[in-house]
Amino acid sequence: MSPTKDKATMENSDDEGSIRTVKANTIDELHSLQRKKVITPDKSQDDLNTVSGEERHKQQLESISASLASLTRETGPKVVKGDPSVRSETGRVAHVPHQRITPTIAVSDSALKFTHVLYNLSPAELYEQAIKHEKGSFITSNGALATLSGAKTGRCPKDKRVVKDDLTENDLWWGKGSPNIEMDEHSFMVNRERAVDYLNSLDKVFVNDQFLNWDLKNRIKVRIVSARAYHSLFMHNMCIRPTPKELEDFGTPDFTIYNAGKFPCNRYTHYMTSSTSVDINLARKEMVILGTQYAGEMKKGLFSLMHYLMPKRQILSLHSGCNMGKDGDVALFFGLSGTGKTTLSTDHNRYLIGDDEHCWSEDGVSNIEGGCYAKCIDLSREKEPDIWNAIKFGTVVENVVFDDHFREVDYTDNSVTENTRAAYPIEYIPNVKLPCVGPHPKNVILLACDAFGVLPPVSKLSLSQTMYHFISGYTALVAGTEEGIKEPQATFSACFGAAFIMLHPTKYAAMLAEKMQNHGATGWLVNTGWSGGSYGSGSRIKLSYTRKIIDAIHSGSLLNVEYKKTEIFGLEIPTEVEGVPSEILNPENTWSDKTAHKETLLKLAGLFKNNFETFTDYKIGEDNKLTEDILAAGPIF
Ligand SMILES: Nc1ncnc2c1ncn2[C@@H]1O[C@H](COP(=O)(O)OP(=O)(O)O)[C@@H](O)[C@H]1O
Ligand SMILES: C=C(OP(=O)(O)O)C(=O)O
Ligand SMILES: [Ca+2]
Ligand SMILES: [Mn+2]
Repeated sequence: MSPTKDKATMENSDDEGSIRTVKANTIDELHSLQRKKVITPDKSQDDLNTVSGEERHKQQLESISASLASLTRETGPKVVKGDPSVRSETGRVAHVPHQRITPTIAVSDSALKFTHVLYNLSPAELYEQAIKHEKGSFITSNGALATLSGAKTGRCPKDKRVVKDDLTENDLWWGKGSPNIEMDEHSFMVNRERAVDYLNSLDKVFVNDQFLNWDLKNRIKVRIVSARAYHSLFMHNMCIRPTPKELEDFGTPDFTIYNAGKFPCNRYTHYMTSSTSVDINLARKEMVILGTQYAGEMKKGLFSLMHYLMPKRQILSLHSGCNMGKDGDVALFFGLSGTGKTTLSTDHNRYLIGDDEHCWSEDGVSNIEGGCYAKCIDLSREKEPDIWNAIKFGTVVENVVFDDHFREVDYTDNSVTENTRAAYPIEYIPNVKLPCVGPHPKNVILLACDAFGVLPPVSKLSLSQTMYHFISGYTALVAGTEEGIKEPQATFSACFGAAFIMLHPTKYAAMLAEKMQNHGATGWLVNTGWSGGSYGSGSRIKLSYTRKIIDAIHSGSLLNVEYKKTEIFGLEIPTEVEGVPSEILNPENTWSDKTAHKETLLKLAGLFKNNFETFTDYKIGEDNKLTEDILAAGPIF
């Protein structure tokens, strides 16, 4: 052997004529060579800390054990970290019974078993778990993990319950129009126990410890306990991922989700009207999910929590997308599902702060989440390249259809559902703004997908008009591609997110008005829906036109053009927008039947008026001036 040959060349050469053999005597030894141990992040610092690494590990397991404890049985399963099918040297930690409830049953079978905890697994590990153990999990040709969410392919707002107690009785919005359907503490505990017992009966559960909110001063620690790798990977992508160091120091979570997925609730339990229940208990800082595997329930459940916690700190929670220009100009995109928050906030010329959930504090805006949740139906590489490219290894694609051999996804196929989705970490979008925070917004864009085809593609709003449309929260969509649907369905959802707000809509509206006023933000109404007639005769406004309109808002050029006021809605519409045919800016021009246009316009105005009647008795702002202005900012006919 030549002495000049370095080690690397030696390793790769077999010019000695010898066949190289592995440095292992057994198969097990060989396998242990393949997988390197992960070094804990701050071993070197252990000496400086009072709590040793081992002690912290023990505390972590005790904390997880406490989360999984049955509250009615003295002894529940013991917790052990790791996959049950893999031999592990990790220490077993005895189950820690909860202190508050006096035990009645001393020993149960569940006390004799171990619950294996798969704690903050990596995407690769979760892929393996899903593919090995969960039916309907496949790797698609782009590297994403395809999953099925089961019988439920969307949220179940009618099955959402909130515990009404001394704390929430006066604080929350209850009754007509409110998303908060009450349940009592006892029924919550019945469901909690049902979920915990189900989870503990499994060989293994997934536990994610993660954060919400990029604003460090208002960060919330969440723990998600679930039965499926799909759920764990979904939340890994959607919440903020802790660094290894942050995970070591995680401590006790501020809020815990128990997701029992397919395991139903018991219909004999008071307040249950179906086999699905999504229950929030603010006092206990817990949420229980029974009878649905749709992962979006977790994401939006946490959003509801933030809609309670943040306003208490004078921070406004927003169902909006958010992005920022090169000069630091921030825009918010409000809108109901399918109106374009994700699509339009993902803009190749701007920095993405987030696609769906934000906070607006004294310091500016911050994203609540660590990922995006994009609709996939009819997704195209040409129209939405950034979202298309984000669908790769690590991304969860829900309920999509792919071919049996190459596993190529067909985004046009709605065989499972119209609501196909992709959940990916936000850094999969190339021009993400990290950390996901920004200065105070300059533009507040209200998106409506008006399938009646009478709202202008863009209008500039006064502050009171912005409030009127924010409180109304209008959109009209067509029900999927079903046959026989001729009439668009109008939806009004206060604050563009009535399903998630916890306090009365006027609380959020008053905060938005104050913030927009203080920071001089301009309001805009953008119709991403129909033009040239209602659904059936007209067509959806081209995405490329909407993007041009949004560009003109961002650049400020729309502030310097001529405006005309429309009749009935009193909306200020620009006479020209660069790159958009001027004739479409006034919807009336695009309808061949002018009488039909007028009738449809009046019809929509009537729907707005009816909807707003609920809010006429509420005061918004310090004096009644804003309230009166807002009432006058609606349609007049
Ligand atoms: N003019 C348009 N503006 C915005 N979105 C459009 C337009 N035309 C069609 N779309 C489609 O509508 C859907 C908007 O959905 P998405 O952005 O996910 O909404 P949200 O995030 O508000 O729920 C996307 O599938 C997008 O491709
Ligand atoms: C996930 C959701 O958000 P959106 O459709 O607004 O993107 C939802 O409403 O369930
Ligand atoms: Ca979205
Ligand atoms: Mn949304």
